[in-house]
Amino acid sequence: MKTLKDILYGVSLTELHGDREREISSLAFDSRRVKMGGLFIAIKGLNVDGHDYIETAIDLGAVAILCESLPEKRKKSITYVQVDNSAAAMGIVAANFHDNPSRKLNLVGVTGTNGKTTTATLLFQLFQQLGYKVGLLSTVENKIDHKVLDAQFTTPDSLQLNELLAQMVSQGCTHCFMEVSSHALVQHRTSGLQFAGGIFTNISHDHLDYHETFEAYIKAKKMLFDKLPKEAFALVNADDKRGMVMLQNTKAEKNTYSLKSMADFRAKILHNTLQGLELDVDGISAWFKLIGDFNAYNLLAVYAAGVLLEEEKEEVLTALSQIDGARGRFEQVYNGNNILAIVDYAHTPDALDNVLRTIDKLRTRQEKVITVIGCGGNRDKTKRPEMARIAAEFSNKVILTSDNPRDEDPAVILEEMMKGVPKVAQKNTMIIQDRKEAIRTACNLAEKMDIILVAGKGHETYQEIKGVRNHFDDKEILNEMLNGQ
Ligand SMILES: CC(=O)N[C@H]1[C@@H](OP(=O)(O)OP(=O)(O)OC[C@H]2O[C@@H](n3ccc(=O)[nH]c3=O)[C@H](O)[C@@H]2O)O[C@H](CO)[C@@H](O)[C@@H]1O[C@H](C)C(=O)N[C@@H](C)C(=O)N[C@H](CCC(=O)O)C(=O)O
Ligand SMILES: Nc1ncnc2c1ncn2[C@@H]1O[C@H](COP(=O)(O)OP(=O)(O)OP(=O)(O)O)[C@@H](O)[C@H]1O
Ligand SMILES: N[C@H](CCC[C@H](N)C(=O)O)C(=O)O
Ligand SMILES: [Mg+2]
Repeated sequence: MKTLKDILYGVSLTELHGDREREISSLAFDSRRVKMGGLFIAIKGLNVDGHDYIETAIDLGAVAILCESLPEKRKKSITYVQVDNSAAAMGIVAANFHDNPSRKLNLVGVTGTNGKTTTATLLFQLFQQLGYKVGLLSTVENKIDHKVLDAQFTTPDSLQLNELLAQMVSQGCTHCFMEVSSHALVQHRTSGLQFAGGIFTNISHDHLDYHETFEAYIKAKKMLFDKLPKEAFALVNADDKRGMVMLQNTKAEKNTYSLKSMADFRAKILHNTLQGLELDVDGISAWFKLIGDFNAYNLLAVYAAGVLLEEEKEEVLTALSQIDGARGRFEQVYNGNNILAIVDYAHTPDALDNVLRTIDKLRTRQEKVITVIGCGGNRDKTKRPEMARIAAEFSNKVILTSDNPRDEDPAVILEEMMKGVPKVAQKNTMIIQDRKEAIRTACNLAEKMDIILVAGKGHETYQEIKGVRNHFDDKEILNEMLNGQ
C-alpha cells in the first residue's frame, strides 16, 4: 500500500500535521464515499463546502485530510495536509496513487466547444484500425480497448480519470484519446496528467452560465495548452480566431490545421454530399463517411494528430476513410419512403447553425426541412433564443420541444426559446413540450422528399427530469414512427 508521503510527491504543501508515513487505502472527495483508512479531500464547491464534511469523513474512517483551510480542532490520530488548491492537489495525488498511468500512455486531450466527441472518437477508431490497443474517454462512452463503460461526464473527475487510465495501462493500451471540457479544466480534473498532445477544435457560445464571460471561457480552454510539456504537441484550428490564443503560452510544439489559410496541415473539400466527404489532404484525395464541412475540420485534426503521433500519412488516410465517427452525430436514422430523418447532438447555436447549413447545402430537391429542437435546463440560458432563431432561419417548420429540463420548468425554457423566433417565422413554429409527441408530429407532417432533423440529444438514451433519468431515445421514436408507416 502507498503511504501519504508517496502520494503527496510533487504537491506543494502549506502545512502538514501528523504522520506522513501512514498508509492510505483509498481516496475520496465526497464524504459519502470515504472508506476505512482513506484520504478525504475537502473541496469548496458551488453549492457546499467540502471542508464542512471533514468530521463526517473522519467518522466514516478517513485517516488523513487534504484541505485548503485546517480545522480549528484537530484530532491527534489524523494527518492534516494543507494546500492552496485542493482540487489541483487531488489530481497529482490521484496520479501518484495509480502510479502515474498517463506517463505510460500517449494521452491526447481534445478541447473546444464543438467536435470534441467526434474528434476523440475518430482518433480512437483510427488507432484501433491501425492495430493498437486504445482507450477513449468521451461524452458518449468510455472505452478500454473493446470494453465499453458508461460515461457520466464528458471528462471524469481526477480520481475516476486516473483509475480508468490505470486500467488502460494494465490492459496493454498504448494510447488514450480524451475529451477535456472547460468545466474539467476549471475544476482541475486533469491536473497531474502528462499529455502527449492537445487539440483545440473551436470556440463559440456555450456554458456562460458557468464561466460567466466569454473571456473566462476562452481562458479555461487555454489551460490545457498552458500546461502541456515541451515534448507534447499542441494542435489548433487556425480558422478559429482563438486558435492562436491557445498557443500563446504553451511549451509544446506548435501546430496548426486549416481549410482556409496557411497552416502546417491543410485540406480542401472536393465533394460534400449526403453520402460523405471527399477531401484533398496533403495532396492525397480520399473519401470519408462523415458529412458536412465541420466534419472536414474534425477529420483534418485527426489526420494531423495521427501524423504527429508518428503514423504514416497514407495509412492514416486509408484507415480514416473506413470509419464511422461517433453515435448521434449527423446520424441518418431513416432514409426510405423518400423521407430522410437525421439525429444530431447540436446543442449550441454554432453546432445547430453548422448542421442546418449542411442540410441546406446538401438538399438537392425542393423538400421541406422540419426541425425538432429543445434546450437543456440548468444550462446556459442565453443560448435558448439564439438556437430557436437559427432553427427558424433554416427550416420550413420548427417544433420547439423539451430537451433535458433537469430542475427547470420546460414551459419556461420553451417561452425563452420562442422569444428568439422572428415574427415572420412564428406561423411556422409550434411548441410541443412532450418530446415524443413533437417527434411524432414531425413525422406526420413530413411528406415525400422532406428532411427531419431532431437535434440536441444525439446519442442520449434518457431524458433528465428533476434528477431522474427516464429512458428516452430520439432514434427509437423516429424508427418506430417511420418504419411503421
Ligand atoms: C457545475 C459543475 O461542474 N459542478 C460539479 C461540481 O459540483 P459543485 O461545485 O456544485 O459541488 P458541491 O455540491 O458544492 O460539493 C462540493 C464538495 O463537497 C463534497 N460533498 C458534498 C456533500 C456531502 O455530503 N459531502 C461532501 O463531501 C462534494 O463531493 C464536493 O467535493 O463538482 C461536483 C463533484 O466533482 C460535480 O459532480 C459537479 O458536476 C455537476 C453534477 C455537473 O452537472 N457538471 C456538468 C455541468 C459538467 O461538468 N459538464 C462537463 C461537460 C460540459 C460540456 O459539454 O462541455 C463534463 O465534463 O461533463
Ligand atoms: N468541428 C465542429 N465544428 C462545429 N460544429 C461541430 C463540429 N463537430 C461537430 N459539430 C456539431 O456539434 C455537435 C456536437 O459534436 P460533438 O459531440 O463532437 O461535440 P462535443 O464538443 O463533444 O460536445 P460536448 O460539449 O457536449 O461534449 C454535433 O452533433 C454537430 O452538430
Ligand atoms: N455536455 C453538455 C450536453 C448538453 C446536451 C443537451 N442535451 C442538454 O441536456 O442540455 C452539457 O452538459 O451541457
Ligand atoms: Mg463531447
